Amino acid sequence: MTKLSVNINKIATLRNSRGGNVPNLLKVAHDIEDFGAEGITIHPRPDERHIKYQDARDLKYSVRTEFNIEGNPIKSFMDLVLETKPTQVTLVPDAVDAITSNAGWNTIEHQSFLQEVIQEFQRNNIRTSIFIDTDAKLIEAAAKTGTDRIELYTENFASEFDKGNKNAIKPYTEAAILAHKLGLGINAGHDLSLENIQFFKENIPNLAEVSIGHALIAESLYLGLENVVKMYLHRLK
Ligand SMILES: CC(=O)[C@@H](O)[C@H](O)COP(=O)(O)O
Ligand SMILES: NCC(=O)COP(=O)(O)O
Repeated sequence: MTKLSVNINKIATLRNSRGGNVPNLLKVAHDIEDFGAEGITIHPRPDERHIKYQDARDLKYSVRTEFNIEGNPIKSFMDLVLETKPTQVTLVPDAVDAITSNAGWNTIEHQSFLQEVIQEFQRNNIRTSIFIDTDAKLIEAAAKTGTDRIELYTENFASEFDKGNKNAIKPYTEAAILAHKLGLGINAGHDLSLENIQFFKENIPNLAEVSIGHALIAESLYLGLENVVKMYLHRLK
């Protein structure tokens, strides 16, 4: 079974645009869980342009499913995660000024750094995941860091699928097979949508979790949040 973790960054973007508390992030997260999602994901960025560090502290007490916090393990992020103790931390090597996450880890170059931070999180009973591309050597190096899981960075798959290139799934299938052999759990995310999720799920063995935000919130403008969450759950069965 593949769990759906809904990324609520865009709800915070909308809220922040007026400076008040509409929409209420905690209520939306609560409702998303009631609609059947098995997790809530946030990606607090250092400039707090959407999720604020305080949101992570507040959500810690209200999320009833799996709580996943994503980000680059700079000191302030590490402190926040160690304070809030989510179910999972997903490490993403994003630059401060990146519009969105745009690359996976070079797990060869950063192996000992990743090993250190992963140990720190695991000592605190926080499951770890590393955002990564499909290259076999990077996945082998990820296994050496001791991480529990990897998150396959699916932007390339999504954009190729959109152009009709279904072969773009191949490196992801191979990466998932290798990761499973190496004992790694497999997550995936970035630009997954109602259009591509079923094909992705059908071709990725042992897919534990997908985190989806941008498309899911955009689709909800037309179809409604409850419907959309249920449509994803149906496609992930
Ligand atoms: C880690 C990842 O894949 C991202 O998709 C991210 O969580 C989205 O962040 P933004 O909402 O800031 O684009
Ligand atoms: N880890 C990926 C994520 O949380 C959501 O990415 P996106 O659906 O907003 O591209």
